[in-house]
Amino acid sequence: MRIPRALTIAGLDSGGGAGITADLKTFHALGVYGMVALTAVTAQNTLGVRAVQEIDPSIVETQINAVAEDIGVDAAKTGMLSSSPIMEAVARAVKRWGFPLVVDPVMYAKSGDPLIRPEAMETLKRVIIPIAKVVTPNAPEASHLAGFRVETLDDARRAAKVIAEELHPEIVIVKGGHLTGNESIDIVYFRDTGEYRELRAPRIDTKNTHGTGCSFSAAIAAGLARGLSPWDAIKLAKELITTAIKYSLPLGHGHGPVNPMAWLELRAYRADVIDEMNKALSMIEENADLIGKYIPEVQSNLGYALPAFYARDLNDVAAIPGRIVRYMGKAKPSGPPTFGVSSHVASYILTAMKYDSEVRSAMNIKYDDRIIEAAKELGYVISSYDRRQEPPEVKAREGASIPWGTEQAIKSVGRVPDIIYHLGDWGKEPEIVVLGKSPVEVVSKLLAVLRRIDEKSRF
Ligand SMILES: Cc1ncc(COP(=O)(O)OP(=O)(O)O)c(N)n1
Ligand SMILES: Cc1nc(C(=O)O)sc1CCOP(=O)(O)O
Repeated sequence: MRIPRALTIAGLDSGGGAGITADLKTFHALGVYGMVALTAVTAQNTLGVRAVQEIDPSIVETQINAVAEDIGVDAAKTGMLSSSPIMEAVARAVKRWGFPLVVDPVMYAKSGDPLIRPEAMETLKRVIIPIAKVVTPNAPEASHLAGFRVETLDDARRAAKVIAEELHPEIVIVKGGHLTGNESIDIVYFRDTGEYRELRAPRIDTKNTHGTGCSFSAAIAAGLARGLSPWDAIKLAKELITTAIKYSLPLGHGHGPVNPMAWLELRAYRADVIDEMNKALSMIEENADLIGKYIPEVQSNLGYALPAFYARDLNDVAAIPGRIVRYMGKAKPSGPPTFGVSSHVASYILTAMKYDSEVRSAMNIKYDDRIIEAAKELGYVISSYDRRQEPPEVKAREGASIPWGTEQAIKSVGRVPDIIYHLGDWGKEPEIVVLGKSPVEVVSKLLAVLRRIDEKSRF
């Protein structure tokens, strides 16, 4: 088995959002073993850079040689290279080992503080960019490298070609993050063929973009280390960075960090949610006769949301496609748990999570007075709302009824209850919704109530 290995040759951001920490998170999120040649220590946070201590160029070079000689480097990236001697040391080591290099031509931190000495600008152009397989300037960096202001997509196209032809990297990506428009469009230019390609993603409205350039270039290096073609590595990096920005972290008082670990965490949490749903479905199947009696006309669903930070909309709630139906008197899930297939139950969950982020699961069942009575006897917190009281403006808004009703029920008991019910309205069947922290907890609560009803009916 080959373990892909990538090296970041970059600075430390004490705030953890950019530099080597962003790079290592990105490498590991993409399944690549990460190594470091540190070029500078910055005393930095989300507001700015307070101090910089450069690392001795010979130590930078020795770090690269040490890891390349022993562990091996499949691809590398550079970030903050602040002086000409550091750049020359890096170029010597890169040429010695011959691994593919992604260059993020870091010039300023997001805060506007400079991260490169003015005298080193020329060395960046003359010594570092020519040995790059891929160079990833943002619009201000592209302006410096191309020698004219980059403000539009047309400017970005022209700049990419000029940088490729004059400074000789194989591929130039002029990133669209600093441009305007409701899409973030990156221009990719291939020097050998003269071909242009574009990468598009919806622009995400957030100020928490510290470390974007670092994570993007690290992701390209990780893709190359994994053996992807440059174009596939670039596409992967665009997907990763879009996710990292979407789930960026509101930390500090300035530009909070992007979140490359979201790439990994989302996958892990999705798998956890499906596992927990399957455990609860087994409980339903083991008690299919009992639960079957309480499946309503509209049928039931059981939902479970991702943890609160990741639960943004209905697509972040897993439920049963085709619902849990009554078949020959028994409760039967129609399919495997899947994200984005519930609107009704998922809407209860997402609303409840606004009040208590731990309550991530719910199941709807048929209304029955005996359920409410047994739940009271078991000490459950029960609340209700009256669908007939729903304001016309709420009724008129698609998808607003359940959030409205759930909020009414929560507010009337001052917390998210175990059970919410309503007695119906014109064309709306009465229903009971059981809520809990996990689907196993929800089904356990439901079974406790149904067993109590059963016991009582025998005496
Ligand atoms: C140590 C260090 N390296 C690089 C940067 C640049 O990161 P950032 O400010 O997020 O800018 P973008 O590269 O994302 O445009 C830094 N601040 N610190
Ligand atoms: C109880 C209930 N009411 C519905 C309505 O449309 O009013 S659908 C429904 C069953 C569950 O739906 P889902 O699969 O969207 O969670």
